[in-house]
Amino acid sequence: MHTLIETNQLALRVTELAEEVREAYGDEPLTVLGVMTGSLVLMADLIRQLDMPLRVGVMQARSYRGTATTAGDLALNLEMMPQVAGQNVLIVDDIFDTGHTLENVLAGIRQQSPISVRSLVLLSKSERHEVAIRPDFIGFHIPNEFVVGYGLDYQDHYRNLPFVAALEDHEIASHA
Ligand SMILES: O=P(O)(O)OC[C@H]1O[C@H](OP(=O)(O)OP(=O)(O)O)[C@H](O)[C@@H]1O
Ligand code: HPA
Repeated sequence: MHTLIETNQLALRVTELAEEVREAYGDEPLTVLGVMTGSLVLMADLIRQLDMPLRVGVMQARSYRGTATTAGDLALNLEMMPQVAGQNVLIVDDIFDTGHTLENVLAGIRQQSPISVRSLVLLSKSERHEVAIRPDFIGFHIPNEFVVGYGLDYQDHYRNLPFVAALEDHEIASHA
């Protein structure tokens, strides 16, 4: 594995993202919804830097069950989520890769009649996008490598790394 984004770069960029969110919403109340599980670390760092009236919730979206880079069926679970009708909603996820997860999440949230929905991701892999939508806030644009750390996993490992690293091909193959 090789480090792609150091811990201090992550901290600096998350602070900038929080500033961008504050500029977008001002003092308006906001509901931040983290897409579990990958957004866990980003959510913890981001929400502590937001000072508008804030509600925090989570939902689950899972794909990639079989292999590292092939999207499987996407399962959306909105049961843990607070009511978002009449709220400004910010969806937070760790990575926008093909974009199918965020596209599905946005569609699911829009059905709940929020006032507005925006999205924020830490990472975006532009070479892999397969959808027309783009997140409103993006932390880093990264190359087409499989990344782990700061919430991102490979088969549920590595989420605890405090930096973002790319796995080597042989590391992916050895786990498969
Ligand atoms: O843009 P896409 O190609 O759809 O990929 C991005 C999604 O894939 C990962 O979730 P995963 O399904 O691995 O679940 P996890 O958050 O529990 O790791 C990641 O956390 C994003 O939600
Ligand atoms: O590069 C990635 N790493 C971890 N999870 C992911 N889900 C989509 N892309 C990735």
